[in-house]
Amino acid sequence: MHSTYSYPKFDAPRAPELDAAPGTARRPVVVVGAGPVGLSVAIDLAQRGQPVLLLDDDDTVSVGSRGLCYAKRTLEILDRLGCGQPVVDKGVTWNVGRTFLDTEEVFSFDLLPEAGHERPGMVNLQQYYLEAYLVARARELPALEMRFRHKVTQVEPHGAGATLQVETPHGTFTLACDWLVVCDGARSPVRSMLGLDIEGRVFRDRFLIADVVMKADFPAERWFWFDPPFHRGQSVLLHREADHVWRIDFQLGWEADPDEERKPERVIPRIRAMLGDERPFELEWVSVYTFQCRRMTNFRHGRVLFAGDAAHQVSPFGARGANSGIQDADNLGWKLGAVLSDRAPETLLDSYHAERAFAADENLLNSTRSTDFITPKSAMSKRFRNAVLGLAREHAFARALVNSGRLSVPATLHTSALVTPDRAGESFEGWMLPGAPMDDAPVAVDGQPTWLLRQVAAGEFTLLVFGDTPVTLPDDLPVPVGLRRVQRLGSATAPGDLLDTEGHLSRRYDGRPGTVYLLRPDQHVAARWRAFDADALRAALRRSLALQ
Ligand SMILES: O=C(O)CCc1cccc(O)c1
Repeated sequence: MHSTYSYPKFDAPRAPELDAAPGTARRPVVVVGAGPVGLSVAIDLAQRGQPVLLLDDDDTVSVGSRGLCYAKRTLEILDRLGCGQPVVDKGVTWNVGRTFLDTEEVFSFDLLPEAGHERPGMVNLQQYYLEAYLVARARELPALEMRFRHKVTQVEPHGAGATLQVETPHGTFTLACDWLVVCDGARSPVRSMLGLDIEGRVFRDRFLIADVVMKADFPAERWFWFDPPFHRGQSVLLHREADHVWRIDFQLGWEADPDEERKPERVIPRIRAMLGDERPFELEWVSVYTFQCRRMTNFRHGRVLFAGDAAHQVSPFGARGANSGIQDADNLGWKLGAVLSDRAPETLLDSYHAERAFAADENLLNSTRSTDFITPKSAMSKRFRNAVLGLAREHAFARALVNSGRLSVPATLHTSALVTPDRAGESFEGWMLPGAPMDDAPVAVDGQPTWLLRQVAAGEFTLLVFGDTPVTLPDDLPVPVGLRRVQRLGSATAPGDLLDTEGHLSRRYDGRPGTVYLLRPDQHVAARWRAFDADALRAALRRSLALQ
């Protein structure tokens, strides 16, 4: 098969633990799995100065393009981790999706219908590129040590962490750690070693992924067909990737034979039927998959924490897998960092499970709904689905029911125990309620145009103050808090103030003069008030850190 990508080969030199006295090798944090999620957690912790050891059993990046669509929020997290820009530069930016029934468009959406955001609704990029950019970033961080061809073969958890057996090309060693973060994918060998369950539904359908290389002038949009003439009775999804690679997902049905369907002599005619005989293409990667929608009962088991596909899995439709995994990393990084630096109790990590299981349930619900629409489970569901598709040609109400996958959006953590509800009598317009992931907005700082999220990316709590209202941060806060002031266009600014050049920031946050937002290190709103109150700030911070 043709390949547009040269896979790097990472070195696996002899591990120093092989020559250490038995029982002496110990690390504060070990992360297992150098996929996008493991790399993100490790980078986040290392950016906080926390020493991390990242282990992976392979010596290259993801083989085959696999994960594909990176949502706006994920790009913003990658910005904070220092590698959003190469992803956007190399990837294919898109916002619009179209759904067709047969040959007719029945539904379309725009992921980002408003201006004033740095990042687009979505960027498509082969997973190997994302991993390579994350590895390059990881190498810049002195606190992060990566080890390839290091396979964890045994795990023994205990109150003070876990003890691992690690197999390498040069021998096997024992390693203790205070905290173990498990990001070893959907089949999670570590989860199996610990005998932990993951529960949910297996979907009885099969899909063929064909990544093809071709010169095509289709727009950078998501196109989804129900019952197209070139693949009758099934669905097809088309996405553009980098390097003139196109991802085509063909629904095959449960009866399809995966070994047969993978063969080029089966795949090529399907693609020809879709693209026509005149368009030359080459196959880059072919795979047949089934999927499950399921999650672990608890993402925290003492000092062992699960993230990404190891903890929860959804169907590819909606692109909620990799995105939610990177959002897990975003949630876990600052919390584990706070515990490791003795600024928060270990119980803060219970909120990692609570918040990310809440997000996983939202993803599971959306994923299950779209999967049920794409692959109806009963004659009745199929009749409903076909009726909706039929009505969608003519009626707007039915178009809204067409579900080929609702694309990934981050969860608003409004039920979280860490979040301080609005005060009675204080009302706000808009979506920036406590628990919400922050909306971006253009600003200028010291005369330079920049973005709000870039200004609150230092990995600490920030107090955003609108207008000139005087604020003095108390000396006895439990963690450092950055103070940033927002000024409207035409107001005087001091060095470092955020000038709201287009009014988006004040509007999106309903930032009337005197309004104050407490923002978490993962850029979620922790609390907000119409006027600064030092006691309220202290209490909200303590709540965000599980100190009360
Ligand atoms: O557009 C979608 O709903 C998801 C596209 C996607 C994501 C990951 C794998 C894959 O084959 C398709």
